[in-house]
Amino acid sequence: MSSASLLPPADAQPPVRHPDAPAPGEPLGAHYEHCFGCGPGQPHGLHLEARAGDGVSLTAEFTVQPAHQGAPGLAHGGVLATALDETLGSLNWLLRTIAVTGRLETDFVAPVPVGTVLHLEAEVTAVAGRKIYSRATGRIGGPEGPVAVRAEALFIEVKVDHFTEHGREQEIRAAMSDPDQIRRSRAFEVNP
Ligand SMILES: CCCCCCCCCC(=O)SCCNC(=O)CCNC(=O)[C@H](O)C(C)(C)COP(=O)(O)OP(=O)(O)OC[C@H]1O[C@@H](n2cnc3c(N)ncnc32)[C@H](O)[C@@H]1OP(=O)(O)O
Repeated sequence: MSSASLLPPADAQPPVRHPDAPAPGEPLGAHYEHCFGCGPGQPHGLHLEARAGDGVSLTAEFTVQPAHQGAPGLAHGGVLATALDETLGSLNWLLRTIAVTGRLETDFVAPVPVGTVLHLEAEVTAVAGRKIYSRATGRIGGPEGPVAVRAEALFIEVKVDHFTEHGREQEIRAAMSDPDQIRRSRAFEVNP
C-alpha cells in the first residue's frame, strides 16, 4: 500500500505527452554518459535501455551483472530500486519536464538472480502542478513474466538551476560542452 503523499490530489490532471516526444518503440538512449542507471561510460552501471511507449509510458530492460549482487548470486535491492528510479525518471523526457525523484516506494516481490533480464514498464499516472505521479513494474522471465519489483514515485519539477547550483562544476561544464545538442539538453532533461 502506498503512502498518502503518493496519491494524486483530486485536482490532478492526466499527463500530456509532449508533441516532440520520441515515437512509440523509439529508443530513448542515455540521457548522460556517466549516469549510473543508463550511461554507457559507467563500467558497473546498469546500462538500462528504455524505449518510448504509448501515451506517457515506456519500457526498459536491464540485465543484472555480477557487479550488482547483494546476497550471493542475487541482485542488490538498492540496484533494483535504481533500475526503477531510472525508468521512472526517463518518463519525464516524454513530458519534457525537468524533474527529480522526491519519493520512491518499492515493493520487492521476488528475488532477481544475476544474469536475469529485468523487463520494466512505467507510466505517469497524473500531474498536479510541479508534482508528477508515476508507477513501474519489473518482471523476470520475459516481458509477461512474474512481477519481481514494483514502485510508485513522486517526481518534483525543478528548474535547470537545481543541477547547476548543486552539481559539481567539472561534470556540469563537461556535460554542457557536449557537441551533441540533444545529449547536452538531456543530461539535465531540458527541453532543447
Ligand atoms: C534530470 C535528469 C535525470 C533523468 C533520469 C534520472 C533518473 C533518476 C532520477 C533521480 O534519481 S533524481 C536524484 C534523486 N533526487 C534528488 O536528488 C532530489 C533531492 N531533493 C530535492 O532536491 C528537493 O527536496 C526537491 C526538489 C525534490 C523538492 O524541493 P523543493 O524545495 O523544490 O520543493 P518543496 O519542498 O517546496 O515541495 C514541493 C511540493 O512537493 C512535495 N514534496 C517534496 N518532496 C516530497 C517528498 N519527498 N515526498 C512527498 N512530497 C514531497 C511538497 O510537500 C510540496 O507539496 P505542496 O506543493 O503540496 O506543498
